[in-house]
Formats: sequence, structure tokens, C-alpha cells
Amino acid sequence: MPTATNTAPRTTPLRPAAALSGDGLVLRYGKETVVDGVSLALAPGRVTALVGPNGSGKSTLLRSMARLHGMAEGTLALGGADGQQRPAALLSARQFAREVTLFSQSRPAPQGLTVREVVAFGRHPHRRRFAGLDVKDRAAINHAMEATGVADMAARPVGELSGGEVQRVWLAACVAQETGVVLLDEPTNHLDLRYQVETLDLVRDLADGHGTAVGIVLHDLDHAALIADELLLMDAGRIHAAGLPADVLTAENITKVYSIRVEVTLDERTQRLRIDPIGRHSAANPRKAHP
Ligand SMILES: Nc1ncnc2c1ncn2[C@@H]1O[C@H](COP(=O)(O)OP(=O)(O)OP(=O)(O)O)[C@@H](O)[C@H]1O
Repeated sequence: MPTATNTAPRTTPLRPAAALSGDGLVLRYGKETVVDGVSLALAPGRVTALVGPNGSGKSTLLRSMARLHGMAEGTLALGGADGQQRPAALLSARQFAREVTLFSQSRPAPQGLTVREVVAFGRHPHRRRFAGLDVKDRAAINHAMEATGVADMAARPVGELSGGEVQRVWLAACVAQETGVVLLDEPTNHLDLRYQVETLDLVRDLADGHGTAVGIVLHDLDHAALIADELLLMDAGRIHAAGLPADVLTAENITKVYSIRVEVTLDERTQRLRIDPIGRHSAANPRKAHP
């Protein structure tokens, strides 16, 4: 059953209580509404992927879930271990940062800081004022650097790193924050093949190994199909379809939303969905096959 709708969220008894949920979210820039009445629930141990065309509202939705974009309408709630929901607005910035982290594309490469120092930013919400790093902080930082493949560059200045390396450093800072909810905006962008795969593996590890609720924006539909437990296909600020990847990523849905023909196939051996866009030069294009 879909967990994201354009109206009220639906729940099933089998589903764990949401770690973070948004209900009836209306998001604007000035007078322009860019997300229009979307509800979604991120559950512990599950990966929810947001896909959709450029400008469909994915990043704005993710930012609002991280309290970085004010809501014109709607509510945001955090779930506790007791199953109770608390309005996110009641938490201080520091309390909220112990529960939710956001990885976004717009993070700079801070000059004059080492990789380890940047990853240590992730521990800020857990530290007492003016206190140094304790044993738990150091363990979290080391683990995050290992998990994101930046441990070997721990002492290097971030200003000297490539774009993809800086991205992995910020991803490590998010992992070091040890939150129950992790929001990721296009984390595989700019990464080479190996680190794209390792980042997707890390996301699954967070969900499967730590029970983290993950919300992730992805452009690559093959990746989304591979990693997501649930998928939200956005179109012009609304949810066009939500549910299991195989139910959402149909040729009909993709063609409607992206305005391009596609072939969707299921690999019998691996049970993986494959989405092949049919471009003008594609062999699957009938006009190409029969000029
Ligand atoms: N700072 C801003 N000021 C005004 N409008 C904005 C701003 N940021 C985004 N928008 C508009 O809001 C809409 C949604 O943008 P958003 O970045 O959320 O979409 P997206 O689905 O994440 O797109 P993309 O796939 O290109 O990253 C777009 O029409 C965009 O032009």
C-alpha cells in the first residue's frame, strides 16, 4: 500500500510507526506553490526514494522535512520509540539535529579544515557546549569515515579535494551525526562508478543494519528501483504515484511524467527492474529501426 499520497497518509498495522512524517505539505517560494498538499511517512529501516523530473519539487520537499524550508501549510511530526508522534516544531534546532540530518548538494568545501574536522561537524548536536570530542564522538567519526571511504584522507585539507571527494566527506558528517532519520538529496551525483555503488550500499546498510529511516532523492531510476523499499514519483509538486518500485516505475507512469517513451524490463535472473529511455537514436525506436 502506498505510504505517500496527496491527501492524508495511510497506515497499515504491519508498518512501523513513522520516524518522520509530513502531512498535507504545501511549500512555496514567494507566491509560487511548488509542492501542493503532499503527505509522506519515512519509516525506520526503510528507504523511501523520491524521483521525478527537474523542478517537480523533490529537493524543496526534502528540505522542508529537514525544517530548512518553511511550510505554508501542513505539519511535520517525529515518531518516538514508543510509537508516539511529536510535532517537529516543538523541538529546538539542536534536538531536531539529533534526530534528522540532511545531505544536500549545496555544501561548500570549507577552507583550512581537514577531512576529520569536517566530519566532526556531525557530532555538534551531541556535544555539550565548549566540550571536546569524547570516545563516542571519535568512534562515530571513525566509523563514518570508514563507511564513506574517506578514512585514508582524514588529515588532508578539504580545500584540496575533488568535488566527489568533498561530497563523500559531507556524507560522512551526516553518518557521524547518528540520527534515526537520514535525508539525502542526490548523494550519488558527481561520484564515480565505485562510489555510486558504495553510497547506495551504505544507504541500505543504514536502513538494514541501524534501522535508519532514509528519504533519498535520486535521478537514476535504475538506482531508485534497486535501493528503494518505496518510491514516490513526483510531478509538478504532487505525487503522481507511490508504492513498490515495480508498481510505480511502469512505462505508462514514466512516460506520463517525464514525457519520454521508455522500456521497462524485469531481469529474470536478478529480479532487477531496468528502465531504458527510447531516444531518437535508440535501437528500440521504430523510426530508427525502419528509417
Ligand atoms: N530559491 C528558489 N526561489 C524560487 N524558486 C525556486 C527556488 N528553488 C527552487 N525553486 C523552484 O521550485 C520548484 C521546485 O524546485 P526543486 O528544486 O524542489 O525541484 P527538484 O524536483 O528538486 O528539481 P531538480 O531535479 O532539478 O533538482 C522549481 O520550479 C524551481 O524553479
